[in-house]
Amino acid sequence: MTEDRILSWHSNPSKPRYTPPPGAVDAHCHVFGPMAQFPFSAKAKYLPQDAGPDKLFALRDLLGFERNVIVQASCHGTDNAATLHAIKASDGKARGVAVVDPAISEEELHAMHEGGMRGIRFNFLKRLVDDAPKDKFIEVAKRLPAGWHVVIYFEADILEELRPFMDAIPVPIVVDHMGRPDVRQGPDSPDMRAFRKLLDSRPDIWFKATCPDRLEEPNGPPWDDFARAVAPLVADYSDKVIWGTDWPHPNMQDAIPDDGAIVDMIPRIAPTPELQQRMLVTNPKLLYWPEEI
Ligand SMILES: O=C(O)c1cc(C(=O)O)oc(=O)c1
Repeated sequence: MTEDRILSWHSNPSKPRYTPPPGAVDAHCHVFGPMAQFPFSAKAKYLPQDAGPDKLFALRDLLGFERNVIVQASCHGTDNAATLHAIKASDGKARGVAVVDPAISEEELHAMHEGGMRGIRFNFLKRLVDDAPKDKFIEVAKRLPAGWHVVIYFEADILEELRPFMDAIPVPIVVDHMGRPDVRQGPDSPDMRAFRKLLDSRPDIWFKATCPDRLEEPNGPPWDDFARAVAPLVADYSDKVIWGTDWPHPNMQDAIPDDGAIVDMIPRIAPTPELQQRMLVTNPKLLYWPEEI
């Protein structure tokens, strides 16, 4: 019954004014289902309508991107079949980030590598997952295939508490949505200062300059607070930033963003061609297609 299932994405996104450079990667997006083929987890905190690879790739083309990094969405739990299916359907134009049971075997991890996964995601948002066992996360982070990294999703108020955990992760870390700073407090807020301290603490922490819609919810464009808070971070950490649409915008059903407007944020946070090239091409390649560097 699709009427009970959430619709969180724009049915007719605009074509952006900004044109991404050749090779641009949308490095944070998801797929939902299709449910008939890939049922949602019994523990899912939201039940979305189908947003499969056909829709994702049509959007990629409309927005002017060449590749996707598909991050396993929480509604699919630790069954990565929908994400692997989408990667396979992309013809080499997508790679992914999995969510795994920490007891996963080496063979399963290896099969995921073959299927295009290059990292695993640890989600600390209580509204999305029931538990986040730090000890087990560290244990599996030590057993990842060569070249993999860990993606972490947390909110700014637990950053300090997570610092020892992050210090113990033996592979590169990618932080989803900058750890959700309060962008309304500007570029020099306590949240932003704490996040910069984290980035300064080791040379292998990356971040996604993503989600103006989420971080300013329920505002629509022009998302001026986001642009003002995030542009200095991108400028100062240009070798550590990647970018993505966050399509199909899980849980954004009350403030559905126009993906064209999301792409038009890019030149506001990365105003020069050099910054855009790093954020959209060079940096995501280093993480997801390093063999091409
Ligand atoms: O803030 C969110 O609701 C959210 C959810 C998910 C997910 O359900 O995986 O992923 C995201 O990147 C963001």
